[in-house]
Amino acid sequence: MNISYLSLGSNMGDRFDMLKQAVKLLDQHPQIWVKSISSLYETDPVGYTEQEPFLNMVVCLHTALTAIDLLDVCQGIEQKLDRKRLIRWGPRTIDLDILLYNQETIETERLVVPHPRMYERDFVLIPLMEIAPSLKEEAKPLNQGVRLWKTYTSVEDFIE
Ligand SMILES: Nc1ncnc2c1ncn2[C@@H]1O[C@H](COP(=O)(O)OP(=O)(O)OP(=O)(O)O)[C@@H](O)[C@H]1O
Ligand SMILES: Nc1nc2c(c(=O)[nH]1)N=C(CO)CN2
Repeated sequence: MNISYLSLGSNMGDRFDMLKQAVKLLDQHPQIWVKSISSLYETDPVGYTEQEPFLNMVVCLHTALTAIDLLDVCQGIEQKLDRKRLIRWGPRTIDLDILLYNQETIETERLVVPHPRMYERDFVLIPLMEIAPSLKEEAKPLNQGVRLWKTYTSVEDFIE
């Protein structure tokens, strides 16, 4: 089985519901099992700063899918939840990024793993360290404004 970590973020519409729907859709996929979720964090926008704060989280999943097939599933969920690409790094109902896929390095036109900007983003590193403590050595948080928003005891508790 393959192990992957995804970053999820939302700053448009009902942010909480967007994250919940996205995790539900992942878990309902016949070849994806969401194993653990981080807390939810409210985070200051990084990159393009003239926008509302995000809610961010990280999930760990097991999957029988290849990394590129997992990307297709993530992009399908973005479409289903009405994601529009208007401004680079701009507001979005939902964003799903593949951070890690096993310990593989992938560099194709459509997919780069580990995610090339993950180590520059506290909205990724802080939730990731919560559920993958072994990555602590590599992660150096940068004080970008990440506030704990809500913690769940289990995946089921979150998506009920
Ligand atoms: N690890 C990855 N996870 C998700 N998308 C990726 C990854 N590597 C490359 N991509 C490609 O990046 C493209 C743009 O993705 P997206 O619009 O979500 O970027 P973004 O979230 O605005 O910015 P960033 O890539 O900095 O997070 C996608 O079409 C996808 O093919
Ligand atoms: N706080 C925060 N800032 C961002 C985010 C995000 O999810 N959270 N996503 C971006 C593009 O992936 C750009 N900037």
